[in-house]
Amino acid sequence: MKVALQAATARHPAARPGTTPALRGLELQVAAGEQVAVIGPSGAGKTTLLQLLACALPPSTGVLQLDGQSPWHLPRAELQRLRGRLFLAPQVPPLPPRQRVVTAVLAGRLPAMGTWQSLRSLFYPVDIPAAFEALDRFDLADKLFERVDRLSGGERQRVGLARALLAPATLWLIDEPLSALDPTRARQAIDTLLSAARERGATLVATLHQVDVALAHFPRIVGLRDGTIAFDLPAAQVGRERLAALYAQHEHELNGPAPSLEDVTPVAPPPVVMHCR
Ligand SMILES: Nc1ncnc2c1ncn2[C@@H]1O[C@H](COP(=O)(O)OP(=O)(O)OP(=O)(O)O)[C@@H](O)[C@H]1O
Repeated sequence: MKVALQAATARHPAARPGTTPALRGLELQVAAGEQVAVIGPSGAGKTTLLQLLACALPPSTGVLQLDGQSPWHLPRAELQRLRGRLFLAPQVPPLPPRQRVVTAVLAGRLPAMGTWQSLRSLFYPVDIPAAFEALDRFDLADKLFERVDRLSGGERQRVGLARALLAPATLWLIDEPLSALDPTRARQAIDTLLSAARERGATLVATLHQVDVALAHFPRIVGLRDGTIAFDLPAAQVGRERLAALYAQHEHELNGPAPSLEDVTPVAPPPVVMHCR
């Protein structure tokens, strides 16, 4: 899917009146099948940009076009159909805790199903081999029948990503896919996402806090700061100076990834010592 933003501004409905919009005057063109990483300090507007592209938030001014259509001018039924071709993976995937992993992964297919078929699939997983294959690519095949609430944070995040492989989408919008993964899993997950998107010809826009991963894996990097595009360049042209300017006053975000949540064994609280007198 082709993406275009022209002079797009976006403001969250709950934003305080008088505050600066989360995104301002954005100009962005992404060709069908392209792979783009969006980087920038916390609060830059990365998640808002994905929400805008996912038609979850309308532009307050300016234009969004997906495959040449303005989604917000389409009749409701057509907008719904278009949304079925978009896959938005939030940073924390909304997985029902008591659901089996197989069902959670197959839910990626729901936009392609009718109401009856979707309801049925919640009780009788219809394509277990496809779920197995998607999970296997994220090294999670052994969790196929596990309950979601028995997974670690990193495993849940990878289940959320495995959904993309089953989604009938041509635009993948992935928000900080690596935030809960250790460095090895992070590289594996990003490789899987990039190659799966390429196999399907899907356009991929991912936000990333790990600048080194973005530069090493994505051909094109968009730097976002204070709701505007600071640069939009091939990865090879993003040098230290640009990164330093992008992350000025946020150097800690540039210099090291957040601590990993992957496979962290919860530390038992210290025993409560009661002193009786
Ligand atoms: N639901 C909301 N209601 C009001 N304002 C919001 C909402 N979500 C985000 N914002 C504001 O929009 C701006 C951009 O936020 P956004 O979440 O897009 O940034 P981000 O670059 O994804 O940050 P992070 O890296 O910390 O996730 C921030 O100023 C934020 O406070």
